[in-house]
Amino acid sequence: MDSSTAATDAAPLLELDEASVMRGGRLALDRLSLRIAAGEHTAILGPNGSGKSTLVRLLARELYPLARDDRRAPVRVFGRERWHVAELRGLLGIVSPALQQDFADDPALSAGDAVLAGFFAARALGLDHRVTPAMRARAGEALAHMGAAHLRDRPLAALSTGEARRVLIARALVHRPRALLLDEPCAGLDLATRRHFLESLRALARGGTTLLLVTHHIEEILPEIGRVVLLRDGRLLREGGKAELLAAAHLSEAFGLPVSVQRRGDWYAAALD
Ligand SMILES: Nc1ncnc2c1ncn2[C@@H]1O[C@H](COP(=O)(O)OP(=O)(O)OP(=O)(O)O)[C@@H](O)[C@H]1O
Repeated sequence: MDSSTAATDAAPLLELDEASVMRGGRLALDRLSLRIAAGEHTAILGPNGSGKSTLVRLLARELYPLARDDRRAPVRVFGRERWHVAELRGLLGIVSPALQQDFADDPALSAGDAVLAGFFAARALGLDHRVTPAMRARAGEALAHMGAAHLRDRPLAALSTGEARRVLIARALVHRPRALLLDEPCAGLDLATRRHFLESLRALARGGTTLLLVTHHIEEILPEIGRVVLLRDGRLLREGGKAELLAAAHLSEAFGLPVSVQRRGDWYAAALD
């Protein structure tokens, strides 16, 4: 193991130190400080417009933080201030509705090729991409892991929302990332599909992939997730253990309406009072 790998191993998954992001002339993230340890499955929860997608895009390097006066790095992922998008994929896989949208209009791309193209950080396979048998095997494993092996030869653009999301998670998994950041992973899924999908995510969490789940639905917070971060207006409202944070008072404060919370086994549900 070289010294940079050792440093990465010991570092927290994510450190935000007063990170601010401007969008459309206003602060979409406002001096957000947050530290998530490696291995700590976490849900990032907040109402519409609270800055969740901005945070995802900041980590995907699609948006950049404002420079700080003291020049300290506002964002570190596994201890690194700077990273190439290709390097990041081996540390933190990111699957978002924006990514899914990117794949929606290529009718010729099969699900299997979309997963293989992940090795080259490309959207589709090109003539200069040399796909090895090991890559094919790993892509097959990743698809199987997400219950999507049967979709391999289908056009990605013709899959249902839930099917396409499984394929895109498989694409992120070919890099065996240490963590996976999922932005609204259950959006557009019916009840049964959602439950199956959440069970696949639970298997990933139990297999050692740290999950960061961005959502506005507490029903999607997996039993394996122990920590909750509440955002509001681009700021950190609260963070802490799941049982403490998923209380009516905290959720009512986050969503600005009286909310009641029910616990069913290891799952939670919320309703408006
Ligand atoms: N492209 C944009 N241009 C200008 N402002 C934007 C843009 N995208 C988001 N914003 C603003 O940034 C703030 C945070 O938005 P963001 O999309 O990060 O919230 P969110 O928590 O992901 O919301 P949702 O739950 O609705 O997806 C909001 O005030 C929003 O209006």
